[in-house]
Amino acid sequence: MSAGKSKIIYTLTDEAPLLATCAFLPIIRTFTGPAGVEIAESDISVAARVLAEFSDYLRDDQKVPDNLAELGRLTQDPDTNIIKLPNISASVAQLVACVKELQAKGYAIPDYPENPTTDEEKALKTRYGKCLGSAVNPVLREGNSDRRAPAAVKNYAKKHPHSMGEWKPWSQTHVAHMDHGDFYHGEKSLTLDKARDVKMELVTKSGKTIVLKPKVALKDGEIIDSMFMSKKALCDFYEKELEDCRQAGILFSLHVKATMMKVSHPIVFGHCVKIYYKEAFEKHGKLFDELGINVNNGMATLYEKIDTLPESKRDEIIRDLHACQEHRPRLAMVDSAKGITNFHSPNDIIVDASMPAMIRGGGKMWGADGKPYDCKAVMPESTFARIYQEMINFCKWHGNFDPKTMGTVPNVGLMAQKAEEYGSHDKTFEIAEAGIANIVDLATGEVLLSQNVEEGDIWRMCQVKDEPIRDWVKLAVTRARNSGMPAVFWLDPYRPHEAELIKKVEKYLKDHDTSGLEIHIMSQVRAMRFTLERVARGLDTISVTGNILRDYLTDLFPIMELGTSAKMLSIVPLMAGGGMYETGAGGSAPKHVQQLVEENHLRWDSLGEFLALAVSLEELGIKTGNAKAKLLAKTLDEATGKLLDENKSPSRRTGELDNRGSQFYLALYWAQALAAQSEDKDLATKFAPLAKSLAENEQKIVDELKAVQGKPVDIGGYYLADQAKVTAVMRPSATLNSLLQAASAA
Ligand SMILES: NC(=O)C1=CN([C@@H]2O[C@H](COP(=O)(O)OP(=O)(O)OC[C@H]3O[C@@H](n4cnc5c(N)ncnc54)[C@H](OP(=O)(O)O)[C@@H]3O)[C@@H](O)[C@H]2O)C=CC1
Ligand SMILES: O=C(O)CCC(=O)C(=O)O
Ligand SMILES: [Mg+2]
Repeated sequence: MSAGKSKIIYTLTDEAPLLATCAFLPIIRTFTGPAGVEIAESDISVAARVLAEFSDYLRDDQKVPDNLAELGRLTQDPDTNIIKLPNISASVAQLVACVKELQAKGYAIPDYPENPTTDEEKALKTRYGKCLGSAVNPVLREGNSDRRAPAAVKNYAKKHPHSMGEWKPWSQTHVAHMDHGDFYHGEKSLTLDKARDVKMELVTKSGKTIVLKPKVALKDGEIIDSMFMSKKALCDFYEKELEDCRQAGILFSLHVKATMMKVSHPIVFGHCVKIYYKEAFEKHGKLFDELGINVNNGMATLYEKIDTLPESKRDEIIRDLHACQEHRPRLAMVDSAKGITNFHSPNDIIVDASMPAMIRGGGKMWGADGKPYDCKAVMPESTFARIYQEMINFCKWHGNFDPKTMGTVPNVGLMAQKAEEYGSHDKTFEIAEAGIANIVDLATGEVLLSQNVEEGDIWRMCQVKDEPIRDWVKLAVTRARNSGMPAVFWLDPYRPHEAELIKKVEKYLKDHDTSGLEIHIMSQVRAMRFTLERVARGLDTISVTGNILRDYLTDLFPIMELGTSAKMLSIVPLMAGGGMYETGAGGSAPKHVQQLVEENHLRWDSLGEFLALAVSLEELGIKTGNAKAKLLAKTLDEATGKLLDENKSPSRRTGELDNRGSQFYLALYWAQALAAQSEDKDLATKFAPLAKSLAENEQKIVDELKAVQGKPVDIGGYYLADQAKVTAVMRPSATLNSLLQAASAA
């Protein structure tokens, strides 16, 4: 594939967004065709990525191109225009399930070797590792992030406020984080004085030198950090918090981001599970090892593997696990009906979405009895956990936020070129033996940063390049100027990494005209309080943050303001000049697929996709001088505004308008907006018949879309669904299909 001036590359991903896209693409093409805009599909689903990685195992007719690598290259082309939908960042369990499904479909790919022993198995595991966790976004995000709620969306939320749980001052809900021994406390950071190649090595107490990462090429001006989490401090922390939680009688919940932090957070998660079930792990630890159980992947794997044991042994283990629960706090549930706890899988509770959902619900999570309870939300790393406690403090004092009146908090996030922690997984290590962990200049042998580490500690190096920082500061100033809002850099001078960033921010701000702008630099907790004081007064404030807070805040504020982050406009101006338009700020909503398969109702909201498509078309129109594309963008925005006004978003309830119905209304309003405009007679004439026929058949189409609901459907797979079956399910209205086809053919 190549970038083309009049081409939009549309990603095909997984789960709910993929289903929605199957219905939406024929609509898009009906509209973009007459403007000469090509829509090219690029499949970057987990299944496609696995097949591309294991091409050498496949028959020629089964081989697929490595689309992700290709898109990665295209991010460097100024003509590139990509619409990127949310995709699965796979856990080990998801990857294994995907491999099994592909094998069952006749793809002779190898098994995922969970516990590799031979060199061959180790090599396979490394290859599969490329498809694990957040493997897509860091490749495509070659620009910084601009996420905001467009005015129409914000106004809709004010007019139609979603429900909010009530916060009481006496709520026991709180955040627990470490106060020593975590990544924050021992961090060291420096700005490179020149380009250098470095290695990461461990000099053990027994005198061995183990090279963990042979070479990292660093650029001049780059900021690097060395930080570690002490296993001992982490385990002591869990013991203390578990006991505190038991005494308080509230639910225990653990919130990690095992997708993005795919090396460190599964380990952090695993320690918690092992401490909760300490006695059982002490008693059966050897057997668990023999069975290849790794609870870093969740208790689900343990239950699966002990199933192979004789019944008496299995029952003994289960009894011992239950005995541990007797003197531990109750766990927050992911699905109380199915008995799935917070420890089932590290990816079931993903902090960016899970903490806002809890705060929006008045500080409650679900207990095993299906009732809501106060909870202790455990996020071991104190660096960012503190923002949530600050918001909770505010809610306890102020009461819950009011979506009718609250201000908005857009975000400008430092993200480009794998910035900060989110780019560190290839430089993150679990320490095998106590010693000194050094970052060493390869040419001179000079030790740039060093840390004393113990066995089991997690040590990592993070990087952020200078050019992305300059671009981020520029984007922040531009957004502040265009919006008239104050902009706050959430930077903590007590944290070495952020102290280095502050120096650069202060310097690069001078490159811009900031007269009349209100720009602050505040530590996270102060920035949160400052922002919330304004939010409560209906005032808007841009948060300008690093990569992790970009992720956290772009779910947190939208979920309070709009009820979901799916309605966010999410733009990534690529540094090479192209554009990537993400659809919403949330994920791929696995629960929505479950509802579709069981009841043929898809509650997924494609609003983020409508917003992204409009900016993508607008940008293409500006760059290529294509007035028709610009008009498509303008009329699409009008249609989206009308969709909100007319309340035609998908409902959660089966039998009511769902994603497919909402897309129909978008097509109707878009055709009407094009027919009504007078800027381009050609397009008006072209779309008038469609506007008329869709309007005339509105009831018939809505009835056809409703009639199919309420019964299970078969989409022929999960990771690699059957295209024909998905199309049949997602396009069930013969009337709508034929009208779109007639319009495309005209
Ligand atoms: N940009 C990306 O590629 C991202 C990918 N992910 C991946 O997505 C998967 C799921 O992650 P998870 O943490 O559960 O977060 P999700 O954002 O997928 O889901 C959380 C909840 O948010 C609501 N939601 C999100 N998007 C929509 C939408 N468009 N329409 C309606 N409701 C929506 C749903 O609520 P309800 O169930 O109440 O309807 C959903 O269950 C993981 O594999 C994760 O790695 C996560 C974040 C970003
Ligand atoms: O890539 C991922 O796994 C998640 C991305 C994400 O949550 C975000 O960017 O908001
Ligand atoms: Mg996120």
